[in-house]
Amino acid sequence: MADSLDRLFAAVLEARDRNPSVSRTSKLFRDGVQKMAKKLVEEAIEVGLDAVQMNRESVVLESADMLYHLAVIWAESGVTPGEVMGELDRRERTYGIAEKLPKHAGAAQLRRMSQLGPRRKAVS
Ligand SMILES: N=c1c2ncn([C@@H]3O[C@H](COP(=O)(O)OP(=O)(O)OP(=O)(O)O)[C@@H](O)[C@H]3O)c2ncn1[C@@H]1O[C@H](COP(=O)(O)O)[C@@H](O)[C@H]1O
Repeated sequence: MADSLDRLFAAVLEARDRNPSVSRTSKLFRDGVQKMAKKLVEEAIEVGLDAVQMNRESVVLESADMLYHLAVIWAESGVTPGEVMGELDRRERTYGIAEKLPKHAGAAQLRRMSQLGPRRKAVS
């Protein structure tokens, strides 16, 4: 998945400066972050609705659209897929530690063990 996202992100960056009349990606960059955010939210809603309707095939298609629009938002925000993957890795390590703690462990102990910042939730 990380490789696919990296390639998608690179394609988005490459399309950014194309002619907006031939590239919808370029047009999205021209339209700005509010339009990008609107598209991302629309796709997320579509994924959720398709899941509720148990339309498995549409969940796949709309998820791919959502990831594309997420890649656009990352590019606009100066965020790289590597940073997001790094955060996923960090959480994997953190929650791996949290899972090994006794259930009655307090929040302070969880924070110490997981090295999370004070405003981060260690477990939900
Ligand atoms: N991966 C994608 C990709 N995924 C989804 N989409 C577009 O996002 C749309 C989904 O959003 P919507 O459902 O809102 O689209 P819509 O119904 O046409 O709505 P409007 O945007 O017209 O309002 C799809 O119809 C696709 O056109 C993508 N458009 C481009 N890419 C990749 O982005 C790169 C640059 O492509 P260009 O934008 O063509 O330069 C290429 O590598 C492409 O493969």
